[in-house]
Amino acid sequence: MVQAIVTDIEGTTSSLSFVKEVLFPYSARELPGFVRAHGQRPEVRQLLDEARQVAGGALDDGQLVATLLRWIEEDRKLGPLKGLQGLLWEAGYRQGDFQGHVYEDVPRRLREWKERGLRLYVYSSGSVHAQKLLFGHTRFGDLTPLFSGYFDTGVGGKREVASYAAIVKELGLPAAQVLFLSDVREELDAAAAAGLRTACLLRGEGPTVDPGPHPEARSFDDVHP
Ligand SMILES: CSCCC(=O)C(=O)COP(=O)(O)O
Ligand SMILES: [Mg+2]
Repeated sequence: MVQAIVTDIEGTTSSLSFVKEVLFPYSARELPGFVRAHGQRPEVRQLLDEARQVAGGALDDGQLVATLLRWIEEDRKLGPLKGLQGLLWEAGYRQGDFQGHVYEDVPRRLREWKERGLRLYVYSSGSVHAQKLLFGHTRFGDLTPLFSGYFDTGVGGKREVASYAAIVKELGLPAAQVLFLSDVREELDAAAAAGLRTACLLRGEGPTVDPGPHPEARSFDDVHP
């Protein structure tokens, strides 16, 4: 019945602590130097201009960097910030400063599901570039060949019903044939409201989540598509 699985990253395939204690601090540390060194590159300039617009003012680069650092601290899921973080993390992955964390059940089950003919997708607030970097640099090797596609906030926010409707439209499948995996109740509620099947990952890290009506899974081993 399920033809495709769409998975969240942080708290679902990967630990909260990897994102909050490795990726976010790395991006905060590297951002000022990166803007000084690469701020004139067209794709960087464009993201900085978009961030300036979101900030709503004519900020100079120093003020803008301070705003971006505050957004990182506040874990704001803003497109231009996520785009810049993807570019910052690229150097970290390539230099081997860190690897993308995935729980051990993740590659095992993703491979099994793909072999069974299921199509696999990612939907994260992190940019598509950042998603590919994370799955491309894990201790289990490059997992990107397992995925048929990636979605970020370009399709809409993860707590908005319309985002899941847009994803299933893009997949060309009835919503009821798509399973969404996440650790965040509001994301699962939005996906269910759009007609997707859901499962709530309870990895035992971070605050306790009330899964509400969504089937619970302690790992991908508990997910039975
Ligand atoms: C793509 S890895 C970095 C994840 C990230 O930046 C983030 O904000 C986590 O968002 P998610 O939607 O995966 O919870
Ligand atoms: Mg999550």
